[in-house]
Amino acid sequence: MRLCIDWGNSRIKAAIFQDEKIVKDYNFSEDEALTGIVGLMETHKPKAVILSAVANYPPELKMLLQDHAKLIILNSNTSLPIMNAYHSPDTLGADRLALAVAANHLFPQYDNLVISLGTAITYNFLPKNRAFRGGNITPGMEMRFKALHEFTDKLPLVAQQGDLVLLGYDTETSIRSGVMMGIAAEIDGMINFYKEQYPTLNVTLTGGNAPLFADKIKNQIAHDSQLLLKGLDVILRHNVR
Ligand SMILES: Nc1ncnc2c1ncn2[C@@H]1O[C@H](COP(=O)(O)OP(=O)(O)O)[C@@H](O)[C@H]1O
Ligand SMILES: CC(C)(COP(=O)(O)O)[C@@H](O)C(=O)NCCC(=O)O
Repeated sequence: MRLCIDWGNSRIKAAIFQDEKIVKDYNFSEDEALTGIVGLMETHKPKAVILSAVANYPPELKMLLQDHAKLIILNSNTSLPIMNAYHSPDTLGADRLALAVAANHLFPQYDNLVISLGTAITYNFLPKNRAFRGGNITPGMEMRFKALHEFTDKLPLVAQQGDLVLLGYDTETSIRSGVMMGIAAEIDGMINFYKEQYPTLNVTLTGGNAPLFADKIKNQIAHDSQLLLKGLDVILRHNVR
């Protein structure tokens, strides 16, 4: 049994892997995560654990994990099955590397673009020569709704749920459409920019908000909600043989 943990800025995701397959997955809020991980360590007793964190985690987490298993904390020094050509490897989000590893593992014959729709939206490009190049970082869906509310005097905080039409007919539907249709158009536009240079690009959509957008994208894409956790397991197996 192996445990992979993705400590994101909004949610903490974890999965137990056995024989290269996810046997159980978890999705915690920050408040639930430590207790949740204690519980799953006791239940599954993984021999090896990998942690990718782009947000601060409780210091006791590291102790808890390394006391019971071989622990890899993913960073720029971790041995990977891909190369890293990012100019600032020390400031690169570990989650972005794990996504690139997963895409290359699943689709090694392609230039891969992974689009992650989480707290932020990231575009992560790995050509088939396996040297991670970087991509783009832009505000995520909730951040866009919150920004319109917080940086204006009059705009309300609009929820994603509700009537979604291209032509907003009041303040609420105009904001929802601007944010949601805007993200969908942005994703297609970015894919098209990349495809001008890499015509056989393989695109995978992931992240907590991907289900909201997968059917709104005109380009052909794969949707894999577990891509990051799969990438972490590939890295863990690469390091613990
Ligand atoms: N079980 C869930 N509980 C709460 N939010 C969820 C859940 N599943 C998906 N989401 C959505 O996913 C978003 C977080 O996406 P995620 O990729 O986990 O972000 P991050 O990696 O930045 O923490 C939340 O903002 C929320 O809209
Ligand atoms: C861009 C991110 C905030 C995305 O995090 P997420 O939305 O998945 O929580 C994270 O990958 C990060 O902190 N990156 C550091 C900057 C960089 O990758 O260059």
